[in-house]
Amino acid sequence: MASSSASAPAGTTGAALHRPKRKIAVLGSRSVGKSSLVVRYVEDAFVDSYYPTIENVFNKRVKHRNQEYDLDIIDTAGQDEYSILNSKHAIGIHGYVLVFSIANRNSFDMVQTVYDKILNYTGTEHVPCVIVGQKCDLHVQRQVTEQETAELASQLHCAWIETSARHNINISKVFELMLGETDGNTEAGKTEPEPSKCCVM
Ligand SMILES: Nc1nc2c(ncn2[C@@H]2O[C@H](COP(=O)(O)OP(=O)(O)OP(=O)(O)O)[C@@H](O)[C@H]2O)c(=O)[nH]1
Repeated sequence: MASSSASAPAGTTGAALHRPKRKIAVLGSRSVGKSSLVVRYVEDAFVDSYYPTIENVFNKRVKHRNQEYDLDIIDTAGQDEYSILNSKHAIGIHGYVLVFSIANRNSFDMVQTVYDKILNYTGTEHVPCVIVGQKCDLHVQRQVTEQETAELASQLHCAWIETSARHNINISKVFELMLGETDGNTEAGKTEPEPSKCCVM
């Protein structure tokens, strides 16, 4: 009798075949620490110098609630209110990490702007998101309170957390929350959450 993995491609185990892929886009204003967050998570490193990102995709295999996932994490160039959402960051994405710096009020305001752009682009009423208040080590320069972040998260029906890539605070929790949000997006009777699609107007 043929084994259940007989038709698997060479080098692919049954476990790998059942490992869901999740595409996560990391969005937010310039210099809020998006790359630092991702690099800390994937490579456990921190770089003090600032190199503006064009785009980078990182891969990481993680275990969440006894299930292994292959994460594709898309680190994007910083956005402002005039940026047009790139289709690569809006289509086929399972969840969004929306990053601001707790030391920069404008970057907090951008979270709502970016969220609205995603909804506009995808034509949906909700997308799975985690709002991240980065650079929480900068206590003295704080411009956004935890209370304000909690209120925004409650309005957008998403999770939130404060992190420091510099001091490695709460970094892996961001992606645990993200997987919690994408799992929450799975409709009853479906095994896979729907990634975002483009809305043709
Ligand atoms: N104090 C502090 N500084 C940080 C932290 N994370 C990043 N930085 C610094 O903030 C600057 C910008 O970090 P990046 O990770 O490049 O920011 P980005 O959001 O990817 O920037 P763009 O590519 O322009 O969108 C760098 O100088 C980092 O060293 C943090 O947790 N705490």
